[in-house]
Amino acid sequence: MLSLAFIRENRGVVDKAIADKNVAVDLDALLALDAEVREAKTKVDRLRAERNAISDSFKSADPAERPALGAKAKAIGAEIAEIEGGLSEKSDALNALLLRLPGIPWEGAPVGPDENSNIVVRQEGRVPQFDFEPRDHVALIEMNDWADLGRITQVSGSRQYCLKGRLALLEQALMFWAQQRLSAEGFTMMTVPALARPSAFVATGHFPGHEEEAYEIPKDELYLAGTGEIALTSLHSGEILEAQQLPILYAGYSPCFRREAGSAGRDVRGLLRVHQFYKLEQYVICEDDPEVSAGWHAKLLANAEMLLNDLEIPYQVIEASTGDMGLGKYRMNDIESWVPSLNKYRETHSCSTLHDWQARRANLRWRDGERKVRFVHTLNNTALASPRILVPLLENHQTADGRVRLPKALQPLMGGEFL
Ligand SMILES: Nc1ncnc2c1ncn2[C@@H]1O[C@H](COS(=O)(=O)NC(=O)[C@@H](N)CO)[C@@H](O)[C@H]1O
Repeated sequence: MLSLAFIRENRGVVDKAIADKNVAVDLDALLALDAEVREAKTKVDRLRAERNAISDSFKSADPAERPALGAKAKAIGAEIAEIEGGLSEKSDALNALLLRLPGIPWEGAPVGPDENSNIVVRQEGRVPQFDFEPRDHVALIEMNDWADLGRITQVSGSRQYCLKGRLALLEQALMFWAQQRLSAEGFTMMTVPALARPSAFVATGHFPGHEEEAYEIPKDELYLAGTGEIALTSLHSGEILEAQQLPILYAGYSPCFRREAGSAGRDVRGLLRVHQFYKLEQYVICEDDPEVSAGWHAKLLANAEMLLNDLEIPYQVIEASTGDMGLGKYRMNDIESWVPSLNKYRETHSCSTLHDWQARRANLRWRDGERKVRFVHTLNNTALASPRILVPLLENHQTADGRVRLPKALQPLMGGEFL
């Protein structure tokens, strides 16, 4: 969310962001509503002052004039009530439009309507050259009985799975290993709920707009979150954080639920795109200094690269375009991991800085050194999301006979060289 003051003073910048992020928001209507609301508030203030002046003069007035004064005060009260009646409706309409406004993207973001304008920043690790026909992760799983990808669908529907045996253990070991690594980087480990109120989805920017992607629990007015970011963004809503509390660094572990409503037919085979998965989320709340949050953006990205390097998974870093980064983002870098069976890189991590766009929606504030209360900056990045990360992990480290050689970092955890 942008402040009205910023919008009024930077109309051109906001127009450009609307165009570059490929969103449809009627800024003229928003500003017209803003003017109406401000005019109505000014009028109510003036009327209130007038009525106060009358009630002040009432005591010293000539008794004969009091009825007229009383009637005038009453009439003013009625006029105030009428204006305020319309005012709440106009304010709601104005707020609904404000929630649709994009955050201003950083000047280095490639301008374009979608992921086709994304840029590959750099590639890391060596893509494996197999001297045999590599298997895809489903074949490896079936050979080793590492999951149920079939029977479970009669229980839970499509895009569901049960990990089994050593692969189920590997997922737990992976998450624990990543949690320990992030703790060593100063992040506080948190388990966070997936159940959340609609207001938490508004705070992150998932609502309005992406309601279709979330499972709804109507009896309880709750939704299931698709990322731990949702609970973590609203955890401190309404608080005024002290400077010494910042930066807040969370490693949030949660189950994630996504309807994948718009993904029919995509990635239907295996573990790349499922309805329920587990993610360790890196989350940062820091002071609203662009240089400070840019530093945390780089750190969040480096943490994810550190994990991928230790998992010996080749990857590339992507600079997201204005159209692909999403409504509230200032900057987004995705990391795509190499998937041999697809002969391409596929997204496994997404690192975002949102400046104060979420903070304004979540009412997340802090008190600076001069005791001034300001909105914070928020950032998030995937640390690990499973089972998607298992796809490049299994496929890149497979052997000709269908085994999987574990990266050195995981061998102690899994008690051997092979899965
Ligand atoms: N349907 C899905 N199935 C499996 N993994 C998924 C699915 N949707 C997302 N993921 C994983 O979760 C990661 C983060 O998802 S994201 O929407 O891109 N970004 C976020 O959720 C941010 N909060 C950063 O984690 C993705 O990069 C991917 O690895």
